[in-house]
Amino acid sequence: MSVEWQETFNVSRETYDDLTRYAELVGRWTQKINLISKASLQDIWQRHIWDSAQIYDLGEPKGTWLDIGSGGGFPGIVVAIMAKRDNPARKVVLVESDQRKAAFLRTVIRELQLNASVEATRIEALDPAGATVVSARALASLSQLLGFADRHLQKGGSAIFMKGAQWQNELSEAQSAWSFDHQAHTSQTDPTAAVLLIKGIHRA
Ligand SMILES: C[S@@+](CC[C@H](N)C(=O)[O-])C[C@H]1O[C@@H](n2cnc3c(N)ncnc32)[C@H](O)[C@@H]1O
Repeated sequence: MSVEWQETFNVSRETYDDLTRYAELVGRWTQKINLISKASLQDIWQRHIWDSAQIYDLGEPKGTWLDIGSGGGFPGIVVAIMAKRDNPARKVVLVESDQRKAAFLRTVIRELQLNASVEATRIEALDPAGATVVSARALASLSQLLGFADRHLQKGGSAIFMKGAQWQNELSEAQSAWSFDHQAHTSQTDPTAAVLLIKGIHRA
């Protein structure tokens, strides 16, 4: 893969090599299980890796980062790879209910020696995690995600949700059930999409 991505992410050679190795593993396993669509494999750096990397600096640098519905590891594995040298104490917990995807995530963690672990269960079954950051991409409506974040974030923690073109509608709907502070960052990979940074969640 071209070195221009290393410059886009402003990461070390070692981190870039880990991202490259991860992209290779996703490509290999996607032949067997549906980690990402085969059509998006050729765009994996833009559609998945860069899309995930853009949220890395939004989360508090301490404590547990809980990524829900991680699938093939977006954004959670990318966050763990970026933290490996930048912030080795950062722990990432990936929640994925599909056992085959969970097995893939464990393989990546082992091969790249990441400070991360997998909970192969539904998020609804997980005890409160006391996380400082909760993230999710392509999992559920914003209202549902706020319920998960409310349960699993510690006081003062942040939720980072990656939303598509309908994000403003989802925000309006969520505001009828929940009270929270938010910042909407236009996605670096899709001008119609947004990264929502949310704090102070409680029921309206
Ligand atoms: C559409 S995929 C998105 C995967 C990844 N976040 C991404 O953006 O590429 C949703 C993933 O969430 C998992 N999932 C769905 N409901 C879940 C739940 N309640 N708890 C944990 N994982 C769940 C599915 O197995 C699937 O891998």
